[in-house]
Amino acid sequence: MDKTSVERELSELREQIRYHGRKYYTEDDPEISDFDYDKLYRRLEELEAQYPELVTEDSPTRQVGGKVYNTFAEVVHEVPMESLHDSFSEEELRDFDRRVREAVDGPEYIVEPKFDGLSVALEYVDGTFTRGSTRGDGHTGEDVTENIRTIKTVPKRLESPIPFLEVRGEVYLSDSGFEKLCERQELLEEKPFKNPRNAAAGSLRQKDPKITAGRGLDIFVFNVQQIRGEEFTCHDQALERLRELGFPVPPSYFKSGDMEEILRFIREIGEKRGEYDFPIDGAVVKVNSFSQREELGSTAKFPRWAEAFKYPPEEKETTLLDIEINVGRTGVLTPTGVFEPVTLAGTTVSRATLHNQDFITEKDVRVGSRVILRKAGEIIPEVVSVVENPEGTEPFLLPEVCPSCGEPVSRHEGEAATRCTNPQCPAQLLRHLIHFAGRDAMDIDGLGPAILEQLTREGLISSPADLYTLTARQLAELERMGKKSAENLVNAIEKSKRNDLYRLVYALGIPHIGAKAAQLLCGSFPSMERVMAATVPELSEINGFGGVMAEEIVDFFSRESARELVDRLAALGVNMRAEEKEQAGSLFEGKTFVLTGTLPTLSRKAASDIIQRNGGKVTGSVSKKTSYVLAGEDPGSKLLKADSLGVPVLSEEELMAMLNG
Ligand SMILES: NC(=O)c1ccc[n+]([C@@H]2O[C@H](COP(=O)([O-])OP(=O)(O)OC[C@H]3O[C@@H](n4cnc5c(N)ncnc54)[C@H](O)[C@@H]3O)[C@@H](O)[C@H]2O)c1
Ligand SMILES: [Zn+2]
Repeated sequence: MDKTSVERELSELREQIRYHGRKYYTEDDPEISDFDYDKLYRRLEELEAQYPELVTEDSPTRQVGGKVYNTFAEVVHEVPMESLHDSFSEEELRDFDRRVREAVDGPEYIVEPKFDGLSVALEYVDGTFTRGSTRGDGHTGEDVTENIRTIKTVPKRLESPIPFLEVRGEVYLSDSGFEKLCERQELLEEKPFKNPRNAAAGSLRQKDPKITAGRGLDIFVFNVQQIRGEEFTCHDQALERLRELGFPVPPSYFKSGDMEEILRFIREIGEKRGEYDFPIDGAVVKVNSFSQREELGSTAKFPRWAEAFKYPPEEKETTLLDIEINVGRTGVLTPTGVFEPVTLAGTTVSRATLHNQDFITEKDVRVGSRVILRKAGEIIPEVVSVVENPEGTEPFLLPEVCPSCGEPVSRHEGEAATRCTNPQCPAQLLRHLIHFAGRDAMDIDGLGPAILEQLTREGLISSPADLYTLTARQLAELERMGKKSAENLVNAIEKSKRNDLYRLVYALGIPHIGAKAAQLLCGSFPSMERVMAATVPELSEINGFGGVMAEEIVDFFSRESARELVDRLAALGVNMRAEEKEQAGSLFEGKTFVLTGTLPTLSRKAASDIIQRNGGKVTGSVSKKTSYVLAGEDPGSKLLKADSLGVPVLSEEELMAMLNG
């Protein structure tokens, strides 16, 4: 390679790595897997080793982590929070051992699991927790004291009032905690975290510690950064003291002076990692003796006395036995492959998502396919490729009806997902209910996810309409619900019947129709009847409406189930009209009216208001530009003028007929 192409590759690599680093460290929202990130990083390291003269000070290989947000106060780390150098093979660990042996005599190592979470420092003064911070760029982190305080396993007072102690640890979310969080995020239609690490980092770095408190975070503490009043000579001694003081230390670690034995421990941790309830992305080998650590020192980014080992992703061939279709709470049909079980990255794998029809078609996944499955540490198992499609297998297509409710499913252009949009689909009931009762929708005070979950579990409701049949006595029987709050809830439900129409339209959960769109819709079509009767061309005329939105509305109301739901809601007394003041529409947009005479029921003011609310203008004199003359009894000369100019004349009745379509 010539020098300029090396320089080009270097700068491209650095840019890519910086971009993904920002997504990962600062935004907690990575786009690529750690495995792919590590490949880029490795390539950069290799090139820089080959061309040391091209290494720049700001290269990602010389910097730790990411920049900190200014959401939190800054904490300057007195002892830098370094990163770890990664090894990807046993050979590299043997190299590490050789380097260590060149510098110190007879090193002893400790090996621990490498927890996959967010690195933090905790400070204690006289045995009391005073401050917690993130790693940030290693020198400056974020002050997350209050958030860390919410983690139950972080000791707030130590067993002994040590004058000063700073420890380092990893805040993580257990696999089971991660699953719970994912479920809740799906229900609340929040953007889901991609893996437990990002979930832990995103949860810890919340502005509001109350949110952090609800996420079930946990911690492992694995290092003493600074201590005054006590002294240790080696790492395992420090770990044991930390345990005595009340810190959760790594549940298992091994000690040996023999790298081959250390490698055996690492393999063992790798084989067992599927059994742990905490996420790990490798193992860490550390020199035990603190004086030897000091002799070895650090590079710009890593200590020379420690090395991380990353388990490689594992791949195996297996057979796809079946494809199951699940309807998620958002109505999306997800195909899941069921495989002949194989052991991958320490866990038995028998299922993996097949994502959507495009994925299946592109790879030509069929029931009976021989496929390659892969699993890396933080990655959920995935189908890498199809090796062979034996004779007799057939291309797979997602069903045309929803497996939960039997209604036809739909798929929109440009969208990967196939969905069921039936508002009464049982699979989606809970999510529909949460959406229906939500603040921007029917805004039913006190009817949150927890109560709705109980109501569906007890079988008390099977449709949003059933909410309006609930009695205070039924509600009072729910867990944690007193008589008084049951009454309040019934009143809140009752009150929601009088909501403006747009709330109900939004509450129905029509795809692509948010609260704002529902408002626009009901401004132009101020009754449920008119909304339901509107055609695609009519709907497309609404300002701010795209063709997709118009189609979704027509598609939605063409369903028997949707019409039935609306009928039931109407029969139960739920308001089906837009409030007068909200009626502002576009029916008379660009039209000019002139009023004359006395109208049978409306005052002139009321008639002008109606015209204006529907986008029309009212002027005083008739001209060629006048669109209509609205005439009552005893009209004046304006009527004659209208006649002579050929301007159409309307009665109040005709005007109202126009308004009501
Ligand atoms: N997917 C992406 O886009 C993306 C982007 C950037 C980084 N990453 C991933 O982040 C990692 C690199 O990040 P890094 O430089 O922050 O280092 P790192 O996270 O790999 O290693 C250092 C960290 O390990 C933690 N750790 C866990 N258990 C430990 C133990 N027992 N002893 C000591 N330390 C322990 C420490 O807190 C320390 O901060 C790589 O795994 C990389 O794949 C991924
Ligand atoms: Zn369905």
